[in-house]
Amino acid sequence: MEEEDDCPELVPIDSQPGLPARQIPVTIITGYLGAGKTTLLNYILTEQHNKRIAVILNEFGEGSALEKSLAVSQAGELYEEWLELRNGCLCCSVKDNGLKAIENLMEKKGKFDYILLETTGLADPGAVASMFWVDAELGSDVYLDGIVTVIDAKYGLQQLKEEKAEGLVNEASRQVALADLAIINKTDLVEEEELNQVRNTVRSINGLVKILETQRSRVDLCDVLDLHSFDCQDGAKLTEKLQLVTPTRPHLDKSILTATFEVTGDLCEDALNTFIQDLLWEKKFCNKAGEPMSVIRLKGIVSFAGKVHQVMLQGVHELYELNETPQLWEENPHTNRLVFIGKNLDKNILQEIFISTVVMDGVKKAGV
Ligand SMILES: Nc1nc2c(ncn2[C@@H]2O[C@H](COP(=O)(O)OP(=O)(O)OP(=O)(O)O)[C@@H](O)[C@H]2O)c(=O)[nH]1
Ligand SMILES: [Zn+2]
Repeated sequence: MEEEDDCPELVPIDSQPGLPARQIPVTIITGYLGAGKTTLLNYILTEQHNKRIAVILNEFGEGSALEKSLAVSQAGELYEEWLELRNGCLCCSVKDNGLKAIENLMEKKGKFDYILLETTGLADPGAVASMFWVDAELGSDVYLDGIVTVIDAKYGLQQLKEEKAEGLVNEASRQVALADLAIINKTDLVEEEELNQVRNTVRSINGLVKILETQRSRVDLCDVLDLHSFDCQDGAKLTEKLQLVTPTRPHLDKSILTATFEVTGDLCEDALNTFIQDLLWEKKFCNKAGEPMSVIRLKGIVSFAGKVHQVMLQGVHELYELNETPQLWEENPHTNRLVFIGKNLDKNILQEIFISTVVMDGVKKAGV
């Protein structure tokens, strides 16, 4: 560990010989303009914790300047690292350079225990999330722990219901769709009735998200940090959570909703890959009105023929991953549980295609 004058109480994190260097969790904090993201960051930084937290303020996705800075504050000091954005494709350049910048910083300033990344109000957290998620596999120093969105109790409803041209999803809804935790902040400014409406709307978009209500973004740190929302530790929790999900009804015709289904039987791995790729990449599946289904977030626990462990499915936008978990199948027959959050989703159509193309012959029986 490097010497740092201003951080005397650091917990050494690389000092255990023989153990691989620990990966550093990244929590992405999203939320509409003025919802309380910075208030949340400041609150986390001042709460008691033994972590050395680096805060990154993300300017990605704004304007077309060729260079963007990445501001990192740590122990009260602000560092800046420049990102070079090579061509027009912002998310590709962000993917390469954002991580590189973080790695450079850690080389210069010593390792962090935790990274909080505040995105700007209008940013699509999907691009930022994928940069940490994909690279985690490539032996990166950091991994995506969770996506938190802060919602303004007073203006949130209006922001979630805003209609965009050409049926585009508004930013606030997109942020809720991707979130693992939704913090409805500024509850001091609304009556119970208004708060109910915000809560119900958030729930109608994302049937899985954990919802907290706060003033001044005051949260229990263990509700925000170390969520492990994208790795196998989530697998066991997911099975429980999925059983509690109530299918949601859209608050607007075109809005995002959560569709879930359970199907028993073992799956063919290749067929599942094709199903997911047709859904995420080819946008081959349409609802009854002929509009293509569009998935923003995807999760599931599935059973592959011949595998004794549960396999976890995770997807963000066009990226997805299938990972075998340590969890053995206990129930028999095995129940595959899937959750889709997105637009134009028709649960029945999805389930029918899934059963007819992915479930192995002989056990094609739909569950609940
Ligand atoms: N009444 C009330 N005001 C709050 C609460 N939390 C934060 N605020 C205020 O709301 C304003 C915006 O808070 P920020 O934390 O800066 O919000 P932000 O999401 O970081 O804003 P941007 O970075 O501009 O998108 C500030 O003036 C805060 O003091 C709350 O619970 N109640
Ligand atoms: Zn802010």
